[in-house]
Amino acid sequence: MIIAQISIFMTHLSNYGNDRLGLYTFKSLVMFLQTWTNLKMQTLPPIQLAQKYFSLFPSERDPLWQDPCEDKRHKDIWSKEKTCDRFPKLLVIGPQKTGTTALYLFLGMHPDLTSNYPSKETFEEIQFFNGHNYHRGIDWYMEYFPLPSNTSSDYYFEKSANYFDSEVAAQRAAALLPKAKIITILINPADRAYSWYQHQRAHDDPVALKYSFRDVITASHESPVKLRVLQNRCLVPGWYAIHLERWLNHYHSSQLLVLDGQMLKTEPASIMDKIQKYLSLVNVINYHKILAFDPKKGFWCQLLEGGKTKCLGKSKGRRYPDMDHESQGFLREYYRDHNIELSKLLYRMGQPLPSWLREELVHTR
Ligand SMILES: Nc1ncnc2c1ncn2[C@@H]1O[C@H](COP(=O)(O)OS(=O)(=O)O)[C@@H](OP(=O)(O)O)[C@H]1O
Repeated sequence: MIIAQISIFMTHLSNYGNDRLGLYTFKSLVMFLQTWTNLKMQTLPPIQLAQKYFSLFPSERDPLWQDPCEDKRHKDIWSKEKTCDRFPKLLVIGPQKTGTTALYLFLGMHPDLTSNYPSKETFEEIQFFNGHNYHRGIDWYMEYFPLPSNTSSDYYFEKSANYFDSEVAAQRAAALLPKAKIITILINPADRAYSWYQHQRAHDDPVALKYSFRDVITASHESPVKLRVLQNRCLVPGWYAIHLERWLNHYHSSQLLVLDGQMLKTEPASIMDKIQKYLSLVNVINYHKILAFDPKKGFWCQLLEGGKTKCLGKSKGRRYPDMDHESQGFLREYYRDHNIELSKLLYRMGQPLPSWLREELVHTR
């Protein structure tokens, strides 16, 4: 009787580097099987073996990087230079267009916090957990953070604005960084969608240039596929409760801080106070003294010596016409249930409702 057609034995040879007993045991096991069973043992060169393996077990193609410091045995076989202190303890997950770059800048001004090095492709964002970079492994990720030293602060953080609505980021982040704190910023999802559409136009997205905002948000099943794809990318990140639930499936609610993006625009210093408290930072910085409102930019900026300000670039805080009334009405209706769900969720989490959400809820009555 054939019980299993194929069994694959794999050894992590590198783990047995100085362990002759490991090799001896494995060799003896093979000899035992060859002598006492009629199993046909075969092998292939590593790449072909991997291809065979993944064709048999396609679900295992995707790795899930675990926290290497969770298990002492893993930690012990890690090289001395590698330490889990080189991973971030704080993730700013987005969503896009909610003020994540401003928050990233403000956090970086704090002496206890250290951001990642910039990426050549994606600038200040590493975008590790959401896409193809994940397959580059944890050493690749770690290289984005300085080697911790006793003199520097070791509270590393990164922000990648599309972690928020990614199907996979929450699970992956929780596997590697189970103790991390997570910050999300929420603005009215209608404004977020409009800002995102303007962002796409500014980046010469041909579909966004071809169709008006109203065309995008009201596209139907009969609309061209590329328009519907753009519509999804524009509207789906605004289903806040659904995305937040995904993060809550992997992190305890005390690990998640939801910030009011409207307040980040108007009173960033009080938002920064809230964050400093939440992270229990040793040094408490008065952001009222290091941020200043720049009337020309229309936003809060970093205050430099001599009273000058350093603001974010042109692509943050763009100027564009207000959203038309029909689109406003359409989106209010579109996001109504999502916003109601969000208010219930925030209540459950014990977090205050952002001002824009309270206003939206008044309209649902
Ligand atoms: N201090 C300050 N300076 C400039 N911009 C600010 C600031 N605070 C919040 N905002 C709002 O941030 C919006 C851009 O959001 P993000 O940085 O998250 O965008 S991105 O996803 O990284 O592209 C950007 O959206 P737009 O106004 O549509 O350009 C701003 O409204």
